[in-house]
Amino acid sequence: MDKPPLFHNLLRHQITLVKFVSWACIFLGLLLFFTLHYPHDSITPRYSRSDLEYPVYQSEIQRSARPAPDRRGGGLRVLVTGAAGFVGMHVSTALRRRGDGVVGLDNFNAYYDPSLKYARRALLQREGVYVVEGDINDVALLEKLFGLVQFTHVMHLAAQAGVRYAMKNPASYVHSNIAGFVSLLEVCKSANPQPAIVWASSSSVYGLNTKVPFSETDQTDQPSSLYAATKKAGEEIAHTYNHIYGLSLTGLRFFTVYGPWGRPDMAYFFFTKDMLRKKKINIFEGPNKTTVARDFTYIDDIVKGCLGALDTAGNSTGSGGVKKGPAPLRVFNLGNTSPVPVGKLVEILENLLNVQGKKVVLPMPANGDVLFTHANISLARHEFGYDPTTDLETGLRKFVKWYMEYYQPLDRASLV
Ligand SMILES: O=C(O)[C@H]1O[C@H](OP(=O)(O)OP(=O)(O)OC[C@H]2O[C@@H](n3ccc(=O)[nH]c3=O)[C@H](O)[C@@H]2O)[C@H](O)[C@@H](O)[C@@H]1O
Repeated sequence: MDKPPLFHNLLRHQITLVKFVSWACIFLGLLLFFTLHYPHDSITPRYSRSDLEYPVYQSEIQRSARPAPDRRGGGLRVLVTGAAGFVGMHVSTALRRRGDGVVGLDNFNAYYDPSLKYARRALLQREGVYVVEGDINDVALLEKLFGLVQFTHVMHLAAQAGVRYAMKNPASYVHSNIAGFVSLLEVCKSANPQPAIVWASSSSVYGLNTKVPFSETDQTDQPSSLYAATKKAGEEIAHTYNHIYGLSLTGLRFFTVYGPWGRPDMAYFFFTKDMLRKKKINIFEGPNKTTVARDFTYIDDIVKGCLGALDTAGNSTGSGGVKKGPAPLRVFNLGNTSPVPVGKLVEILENLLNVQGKKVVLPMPANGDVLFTHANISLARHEFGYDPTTDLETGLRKFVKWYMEYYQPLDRASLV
């Protein structure tokens, strides 16, 4: 007997429903699989703390930390904090290119345009350097990283930089340069084996000193900004961790570092931007119309200094939080040894950019800036052959070339 049409319809609907449910299950299953294994989309990867839970990222981090097999002497395994920063990106690249293992850490904060930091990270990614997105105050994250990799060295460059901004946001300096440094040292001191640490201090610790050139043996007890005070505090904190836990610690006093991929908050950078846009620029002068000068130091010279400091750091002696013997505690100036007045910096930029700056000369406000810096670099030269070779004009030419390529569409348009 023939089945009634109603039965056929019901059967057809049921089959369709079963098919639909099956496909939906397959789709959801695949979605779940890819979400668990590849938590971010592959076009704009963003690595973060939670990524460290996924085996796929753990092995990427471990791969990034592994020195090249043909690296002479075995190579270092370096954690670079602030890797998406100006100095951090250049140092990470240089380490990786000579065959060392490098893992980066950066919080990508918005002190200046984070898109520049993400662009630096994209560049690092092409070099084979993995950068974790996270903060140095996040002790659990640091412990996780040290659990994944036995770092031989930490290049600690994460910091709240900038002298003048300290008046606007003092807490950020305490948070990054003091609390953050202590969290990092706490994790380093408990690591087994302990890494050697090289970190960024600053020429600003010389503060109101008047004896030039500045030498590491000079007293540094008159900081003129909160920024400088936090860097000076860092040097004292380094002393403590060296003394109690046997950590090898090297502080590098950087002198106004500039160059391609630089920091937009620094004068040479925003002078370039403002001059191209025909905006006014303020040039500070000292009392009685004295010139203000800086020992501007080119990034490639600084990178050589950082690598030299890492290579000669010497081992930490403790393990698992217990000191076993004395360890190196060092401080070096990394400057250029030839101060240049800010007016001259502007003149060089005018020539390179082929524009006349709208210069406004003002008495230096009470903003934490010092009148001059000038490094004596004989200690770094003696210890690891530090020998800066780039004069300001050569370095700025390279910066301007990069700037015009990086910001080309915007600035070419504004020049018309
Ligand atoms: O060497 C250092 O330790 C420091 O170098 C720079 O600090 P600074 O030398 O003040 O660099 P800029 O902010 O680029 O200023 C350079 C010069 O331009 C002057 N300036 C700045 C801004 C401005 O509008 N006009 C002006 O004449 C400043 O007074 C200073 O003499 C960095 O910003 C700090 O992070 C770093 O630690």
